[in-house]
Amino acid sequence: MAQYRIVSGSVAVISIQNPPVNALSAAVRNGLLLSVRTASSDPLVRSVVISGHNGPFCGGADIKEFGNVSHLESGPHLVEIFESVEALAKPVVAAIEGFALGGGLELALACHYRFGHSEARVGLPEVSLGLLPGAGGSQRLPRLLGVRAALDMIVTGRHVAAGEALNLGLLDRVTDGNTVDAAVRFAQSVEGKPLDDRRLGNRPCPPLENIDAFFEDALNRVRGRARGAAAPLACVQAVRGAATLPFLQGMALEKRLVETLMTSGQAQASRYCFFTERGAARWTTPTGARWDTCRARPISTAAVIGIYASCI
Ligand SMILES: CC/C=C\C=C\CC(=O)SCCNC(=O)CCNC(=O)[C@H](O)C(C)(C)COP(=O)(O)OP(=O)(O)OC[C@H]1O[C@@H](n2cnc3c(N)ncnc32)[C@H](O)[C@@H]1OP(=O)(O)O
Repeated sequence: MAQYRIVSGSVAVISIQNPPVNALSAAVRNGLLLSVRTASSDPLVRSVVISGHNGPFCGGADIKEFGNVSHLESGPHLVEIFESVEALAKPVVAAIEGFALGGGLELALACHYRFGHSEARVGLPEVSLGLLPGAGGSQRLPRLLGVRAALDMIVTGRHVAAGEALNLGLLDRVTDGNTVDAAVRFAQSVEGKPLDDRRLGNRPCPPLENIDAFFEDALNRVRGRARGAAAPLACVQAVRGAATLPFLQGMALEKRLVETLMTSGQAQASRYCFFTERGAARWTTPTGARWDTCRARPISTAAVIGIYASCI
C-alpha cells in the first residue's frame, strides 16, 4: 500500500507501507502509481515527498514475487512508476531513513532530490540475487555518479553509508533529525523551480577517457572474480550502455539483460539462498529453543570414547 496525505498546505507525502522492509509488492506499486497521479493532477499540490512508513524507505522489489508472473502482472512495472515520478512537473524529494536498496534506490534515483538520515544506507544489491538493477538503476546511477563509482556499486552490490553517499553526490543532503520533516521543508523551498536538470534520464553520463579500454579492463576483472556468474558481467554491459547510449536505448538494453537473468538458474538459486538463509536464522528445536535464546548447560563430568592404538 501507499499512504497519501497533504502537509503544510502544498506537499503531498506518499508513504510506502509494506512491513517489514517496505518492499515494492504489486499492492505497493498500484498505490504508488495512483498516488503519483493524484499528486500530479491536484492543483493544490506543489511538491511531493516519498518516504517509507515506520522507518525503512524501501528494501526493493518484492523478491517473493519473482518467478510468479501473476503477482508481477497484478501491478504496474517499476519502470513505468519511476518514469511517472521523474516526469512529474512538481519537485519530488525522496526522504530516506533506514535503507534504500535495489528498487528502493532506483525509486529515489527517479526523484528529483534525495534526502537521507545520517544512519541510512543505500545500495543496488541485485547482483547478489543473480540480477542487475533492472528498473533504471543501471542507467540513472552512472549519470549521477559517473561510470567508475556507479560500476563499483552495481557490480559489488555493497551498501553505502549516508556519509559516503553524500560525498559521492548520491544524496543531496543528510540530516540527523526527522528526515521527512526536513524533506517537506526542502520540497516547499524548491516549489516552482525548473526540474529539467534534476531528471537523471535527461542527463548524459559524465565523460570518461579511454572508454573501450576502461570497460575491457572492467570485464576482465569481473570475469576473474565472478567464477561463472552471469550477473556481474551483465552489470558491466548495462553500465557500458549508460556510458555510450542515449537514455531510452540504455533502458532497452537494461530490459533485455534483466529479462535474460531473471529466468536463469543462477538467479533462481540465489533467491533460494536468500530465503533459506533467513529461514535458517529462525530455526528452532521442537521445544522452541533457538540459537540466540538458549544457553549451554554446565558440564560436570566427561568421558572419552574410542580405541587407543599405540605403535610399538
Ligand atoms: C522487474 C525489474 C527487475 C529487477 C529489479 C530488481 C530490483 C530489486 O529491487 S531486487 C531486490 C533488491 N533488494 C535486496 O536485495 C534487499 C534484500 N533484503 C535485504 O538485504 C535485507 O532484508 C534488508 C532489507 C537489509 C533488511 O535486513 P534485516 O533487517 O536483517 O531483515 P531480514 O531478516 O533480512 O528481512 C526481514 C524480512 O523481510 C524479507 N525481505 C527482505 N527484503 C525483501 C524483499 N526485497 N522482498 C521481499 N521480502 C524481503 C525477508 O525475507 C525477511 O522475511 P522472512 O519472512 O523472515 O524471510
